[in-house]
Amino acid sequence: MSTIALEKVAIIKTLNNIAESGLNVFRDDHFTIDNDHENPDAIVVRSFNMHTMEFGRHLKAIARAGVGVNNIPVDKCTQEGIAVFNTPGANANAVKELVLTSLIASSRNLFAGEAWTKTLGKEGKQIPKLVEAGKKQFVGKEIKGKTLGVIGLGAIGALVANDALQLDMNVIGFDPFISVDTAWNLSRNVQRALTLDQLFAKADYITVHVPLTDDTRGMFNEKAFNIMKKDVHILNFSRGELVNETDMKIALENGKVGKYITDFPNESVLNMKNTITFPHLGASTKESEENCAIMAARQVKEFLETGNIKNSVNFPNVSLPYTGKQRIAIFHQNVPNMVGNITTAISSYHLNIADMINRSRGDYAYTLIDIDKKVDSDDIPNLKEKMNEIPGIVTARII
Ligand SMILES: NC(=O)c1ccc[n+]([C@@H]2O[C@H](COP(=O)([O-])OP(=O)(O)OC[C@H]3O[C@@H](n4cnc5c(N)ncnc54)[C@H](O)[C@@H]3O)[C@@H](O)[C@H]2O)c1
Ligand SMILES: O=C(O)CC[C@@H](O)C(=O)O
Repeated sequence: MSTIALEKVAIIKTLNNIAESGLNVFRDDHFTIDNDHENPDAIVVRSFNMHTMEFGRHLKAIARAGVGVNNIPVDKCTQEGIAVFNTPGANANAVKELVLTSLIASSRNLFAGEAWTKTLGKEGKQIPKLVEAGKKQFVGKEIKGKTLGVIGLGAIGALVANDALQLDMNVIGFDPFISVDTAWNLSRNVQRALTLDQLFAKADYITVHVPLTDDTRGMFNEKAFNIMKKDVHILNFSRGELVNETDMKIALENGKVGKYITDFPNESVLNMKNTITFPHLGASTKESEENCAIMAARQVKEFLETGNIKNSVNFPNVSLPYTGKQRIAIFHQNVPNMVGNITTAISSYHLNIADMINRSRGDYAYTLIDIDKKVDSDDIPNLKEKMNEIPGIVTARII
């Protein structure tokens, strides 16, 4: 069981470069940023791989300043009662702009053309003549009238789909789990693919915007390439592991895939023909880094100070106005009679419950209980112990 009282200073550790405006959220008397601390209360991270990390016993929250949480062992965090947050939509515009830029630039062979012109530097007065003679190598294709397949119509995919329509493309989208909010924001001119294969069969360009999960890993594979049109361009600004690299190499060699544009280069990808690679730049704008850092920091701050939860990927969203008296925040298994056992423990200290909320998410649930007065400080350790004895409680904090 871990506990933080508001009067204690909470330690925040960062594992990547987090925008200063986000760190400023923690610059008050309740928080200290200490990146060397071994036992922080919360960690703010971007892409750092946390899978082999040992977590300190005070760790209560991890906030991903970004969207993909595949660098965080989410299941382990849940079992240990650590809330994991991300920042949905905060970097979507940055990624959308890079996707559309890359879509046009690759279709017009801009990257290859630019690299080639740079090789002419020593040709002196011949350069204009060489340019005119050489440009035929870089004749491209216009995207107008072509079909863009968008896999995953979440924050990024929906923006890309809507804007591609404005560029006079036909757009076909596939997302069996589309959220109601996104569906409202999506243009009705985006055609709906009922299966991934339908999208693969129709698209001249494919862009993928899904999380990396066991279901999506390797979704671009030999079977998928066999269905696609010849010379299709594939844009992957989501995660490298969505692509089976052995199959992609063959598809690029035989021209089935005309170009593979990705934000996730590695040794294998860099040695394939017709790839265009970027150093994971999708979210690398000042605006996006600030949006993500501020959102992540605010969510962690709110959670540590009040127990309220917004945008967690493993805890349920919960919000109860904080009165500042005494609050008990309990993360527990989602089994019968938990709330009864918790309230019995509380009433054995003659404490009166002023308000409470309980929300579940899968096998776990989260309960916030407000007491109508400050708990006597002598009673707090005993109350904590009593909570600890209740089977099924993972963590309880008295705030
Ligand atoms: N290159 C970068 O810097 C960068 C930046 C942000 C996000 N990303 C990556 O992009 C991904 C998408 O980001 P987002 O903000 O749009 O996330 P999001 O959660 O808003 O959208 C993801 C969408 O994928 C859909 N989806 C899930 N599984 C699917 C499947 N099997 N088939 C089709 N659709 C499926 C979901 O229903 C959801 O609508 C992230 O998970 C992350 O990996 C990369
Ligand atoms: O932090 C970054 O630069 C990348 C973030 C991105 O991959 C994400 O999933 O949000």
